[in-house]
Amino acid sequence: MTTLGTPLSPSATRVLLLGSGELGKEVLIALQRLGVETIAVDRYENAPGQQVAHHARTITMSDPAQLKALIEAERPDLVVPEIEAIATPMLQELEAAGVVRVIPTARAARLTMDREGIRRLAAETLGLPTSPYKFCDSLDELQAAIDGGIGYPCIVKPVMSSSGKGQSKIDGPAEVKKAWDYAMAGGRVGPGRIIVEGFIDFDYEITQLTVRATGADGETATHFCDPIGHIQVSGDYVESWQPHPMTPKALAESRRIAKAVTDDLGGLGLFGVELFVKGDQVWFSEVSPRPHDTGMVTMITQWQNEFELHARAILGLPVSTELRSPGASAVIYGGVDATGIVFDGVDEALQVPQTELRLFGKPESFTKRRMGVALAYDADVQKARDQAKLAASKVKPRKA
Ligand SMILES: Nc1ncnc2c1ncn2[C@@H]1O[C@H](COP(=O)(O)OP(=O)(O)OP(=O)(O)O)[C@@H](O)[C@H]1O
Ligand SMILES: NCC(=O)N[C@@H]1O[C@H](COP(=O)([O-])[O-])[C@@H](O)[C@H]1O
Ligand SMILES: [Mg+2]
Repeated sequence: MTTLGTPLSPSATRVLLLGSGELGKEVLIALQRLGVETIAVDRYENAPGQQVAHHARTITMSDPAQLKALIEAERPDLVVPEIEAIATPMLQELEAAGVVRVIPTARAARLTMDREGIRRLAAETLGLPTSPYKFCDSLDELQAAIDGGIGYPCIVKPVMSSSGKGQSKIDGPAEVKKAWDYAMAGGRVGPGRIIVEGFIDFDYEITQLTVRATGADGETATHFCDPIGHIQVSGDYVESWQPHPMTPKALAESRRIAKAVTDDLGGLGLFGVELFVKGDQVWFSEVSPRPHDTGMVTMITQWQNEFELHARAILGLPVSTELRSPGASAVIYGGVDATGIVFDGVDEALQVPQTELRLFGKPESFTKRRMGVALAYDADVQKARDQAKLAASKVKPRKA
């Protein structure tokens, strides 16, 4: 049985989010709607989620001492990681000591914190199909890995990075050093280690949102959302839509892979399983044990969006992954480097029929920082994609 309390009272159910960007903001809103008391943590002040939570805390989340001090001071019922770059060994320690419950589990947060833990689990332990790969600590090792079998083209990524930061494609020997240097400059935290992956020439890629939630019988059951198609530019998502049509075989294989990975990671919550598809063949790419950026489309396509699904699942509540309407999302980048920017054309964007907008409220804009997203629904997914892109293009961020 799930019992929820009253926020800001001794009976409160308290949830602490580690990371409070655009994805965390929506999880926090979903939790607020259930009367959960929320604590939004991020590395900088006035992060999007901090603007809607009961409490805001700013710390270096990759610093184990700061993380421990915060969790011991707050004593939340649940700790919900929202980004990768967290001192996850400390989360494991605190979970093992019974201080806190980590979503979905501290082990899952640790394994997915860098590309090595999750890739080795998927490919070597679970035997799932992935691109060929090697981990390297120097330019020489990278060259040797490519010459030793990875070949060209290939993709280099810092082991600890997300949203495509530090990622580049190598088409031939002349580009190896540039890719290494770019990865060294782009890693979020941590050592100079990279993964080099053979390039998969896929037909399309999807995110299979997968929810582990408690059923009426008290058992954990797995639920699948309709597949989300997306387009990535320089490793960062720019457009997504749902549902993406798939052959029955490719869909079944996607769900087999998603179930195998999420069963192993365990716990409760929503996962974004990233897959490459060519014909009926499916490769596992990576998984977020939390809502996924491409899944923002569910804010307009599902009765319960991915953030509500996560909030419900972690609280032990029932979920439904039912589609409400096909739809699409298109990203709005900052386009400028400035603080406190303004957005022109919001009215024109919303004049595009069947659209909605989310502006995240990030205090500082960078040219390639995601500042908002346009959403559109239509029975015809292609029409929804066009409308979402049109609405996004009408929003013009600029210096104030
Ligand atoms: N081996 C590969 N072959 C072909 N394309 C790839 C490969 N690896 C990555 N990509 C492309 O780059 C995109 C980003 O890669 P990946 O998901 O590993 O990066 P990321 O930084 O973790 O991104 P995010 O945090 O947004 O999920 C993929 O969605 C895909 O489009
Ligand atoms: N692909 C992962 C992803 O989209 N994560 C989302 O981006 C935020 C960081 O944004 P920022 O880099 O603009 O601060 C994170 O907090 C999360 O919401
Ligand atoms: Mg990814």
